[in-house]
Amino acid sequence: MHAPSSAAPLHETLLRQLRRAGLTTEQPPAEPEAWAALLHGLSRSYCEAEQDRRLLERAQDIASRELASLNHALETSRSRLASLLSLSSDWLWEQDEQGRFTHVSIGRHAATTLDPAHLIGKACVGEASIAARPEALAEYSGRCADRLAFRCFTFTLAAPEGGHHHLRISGEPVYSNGRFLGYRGVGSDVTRSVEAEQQVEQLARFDALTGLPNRHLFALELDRALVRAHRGQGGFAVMLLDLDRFKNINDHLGHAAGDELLKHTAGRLRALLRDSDVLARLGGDEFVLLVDHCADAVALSSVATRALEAIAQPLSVDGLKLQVSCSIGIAQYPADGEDAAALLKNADAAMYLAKAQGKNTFEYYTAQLAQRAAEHFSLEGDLVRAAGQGELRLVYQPKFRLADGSMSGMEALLRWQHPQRGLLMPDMFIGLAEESGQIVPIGRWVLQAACRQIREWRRHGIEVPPCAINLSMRQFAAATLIDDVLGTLAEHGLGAEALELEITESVLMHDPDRGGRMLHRLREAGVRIAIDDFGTGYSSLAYLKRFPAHTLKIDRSFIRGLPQGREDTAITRGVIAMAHSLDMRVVAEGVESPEQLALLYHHGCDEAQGFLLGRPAPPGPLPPNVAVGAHVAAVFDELRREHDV
Ligand SMILES: Nc1nc2c(ncn2[C@@H]2O[C@H](COP(=O)(O)O[C@H]3[C@@H](O)[C@H](n4cnc5c(=O)[nH]c(N)nc54)O[C@@H]3COP(=O)(O)O)[C@@H](O)[C@H]2O)c(=O)[nH]1
Repeated sequence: MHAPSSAAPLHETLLRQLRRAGLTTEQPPAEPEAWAALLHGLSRSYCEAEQDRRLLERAQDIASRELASLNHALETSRSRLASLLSLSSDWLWEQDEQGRFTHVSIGRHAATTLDPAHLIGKACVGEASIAARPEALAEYSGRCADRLAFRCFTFTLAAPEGGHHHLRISGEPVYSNGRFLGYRGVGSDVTRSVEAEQQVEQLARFDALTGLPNRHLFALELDRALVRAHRGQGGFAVMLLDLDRFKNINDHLGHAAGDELLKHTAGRLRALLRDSDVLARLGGDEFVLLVDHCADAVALSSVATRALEAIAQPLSVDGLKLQVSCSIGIAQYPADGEDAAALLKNADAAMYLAKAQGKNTFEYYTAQLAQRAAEHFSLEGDLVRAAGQGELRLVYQPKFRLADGSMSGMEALLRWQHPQRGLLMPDMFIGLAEESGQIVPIGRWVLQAACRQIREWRRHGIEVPPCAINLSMRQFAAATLIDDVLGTLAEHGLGAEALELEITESVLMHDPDRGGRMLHRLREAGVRIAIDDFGTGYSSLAYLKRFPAHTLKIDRSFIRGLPQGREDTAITRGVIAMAHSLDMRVVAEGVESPEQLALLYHHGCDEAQGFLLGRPAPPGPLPPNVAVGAHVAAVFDELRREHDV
């Protein structure tokens, strides 16, 4: 009997039963009992096989149901993950055992423009396009080396298209069968919040307008310099710089122009610095410079001089040419203060004195200077009461026609008879009055006093020529100027021709459009106008055409150089020719010598004013020309003799 190959298991079962019964396939059982035993054995085997099969089927059934449930759970979890990721603003990532990103999937709602491909293959350490703060990088590297989880590691990825992404990741190590495979975790693009943080930090430490360190950061730098100096690593100095008359520029040209000027100033000062110096803006128009490793006054003076020169360079703001200056106060460590507060206070005192010295200069702090600074403050306080206490006076200086030596006009000049300090000249207090705003009531007092005096002379039957008064920047800017002038003239029964207003070229040039408009209105009202200190304010013929003045006064700094100074002579001649071409009369200020007068006469100057012809004097019962008559007549006689007039 041969069993078919497909029935091999059955055959095995049959063979096993035959063997148990002591039979073979060649020798089947002869007796019916043997057959019955064989069949019984076979049946039992089949039953057992059937049981096994059923057990197996059940096991398979259970296994496949478990598998299906596991599959279902896996699918649910996978789709939950996918849906969470798609809703998420974060991303998932994986790194290999070298720390290189192998997988980055970004949530649909992640606020990023990051292309995940830019990260793939890159490790956070040792990659040129990835940077992080050294402490953060050290901590991340340390935890990765120890196979520890890490949280919120922030790094910056340079994007190939330019710009940066600030990325923050948290991760934990992944193992399989005890083998380290790398890291896996979540991440997010924190560019916006990092940039906002940086901006806040920038604003907290730097001045938004100029980009310079602010007061807070400067204080930290000053503390560091003090620590270094305490350790014996060299002295340093603090220089406080304040722009002169910045308020006027702001008031008259507007804040945008003021801001522009501050930016220029910052740029110019920055260009002077060494790496070890610190320049900061303390606020307004106040800058401070920490000059490190510099105990030498010669070197400090050179820095201060260069700063003055840099600031004094003309600049163009809004199409206007401006020239500004600054005043500088210097305090040195440790001589002038051993802590930050003392150094800043003393530099401030020195700066205040530089202003009082006429501005555009620098001063070192000394104990005497501190005393003078205090005096300056008290002077400012006294000035408020000066007009009310009857301490102000006017003196009058005559002007003469060169053609015939007759008096053409006079100028009222202010003096302050201070109860303790004696007679003070305008240079001592006009700047203060301008800065504090006191110049407006003081200017009204001058107008009243001059008109009262002209009326007084006229009451005595003396016909006086026009009397000039000086207008400062704030007075010229006052909306009430024309009403004030015309009202005061009317109050004293005077016509507009009785007065002349002297307005400096630089006041007009601060806002040439407004300057031109105001001069037109004043001229229409019949008031005479002189442009004072001409030549110092950078105006050109083009500007001059817009200023309809009657008279141009050549600044005395040019007259001082006559007759030897070739440049001053050329400028004086040019100004005379230019003014005449515009039908203006020319007055030379500050004429002190017959030689100057002769040269002016020779070049066709119309009038002269100066100590040679008459000093400013208090008003007497007679006007100034009568008082100085004999002396002036002699000067002009001499002039005529020399020039065969
Ligand atoms: N806003 C106002 N400003 C005023 C007023 N009064 C004066 N001032 C301004 O002060 C400046 C200085 O005035 P002062 O010290 O009086 O000097 C005047 C003359 O004394 C001086 N001068 C005249 N001749 C000579 C001279 O031959 N040599 C010489 N060294 N100085 C001389 O010049 C000043 C007059 O100049 P100016 O006004 O430019 O004609 C003065 O410049 C005014 O700006 C006031 O009331 N309000």
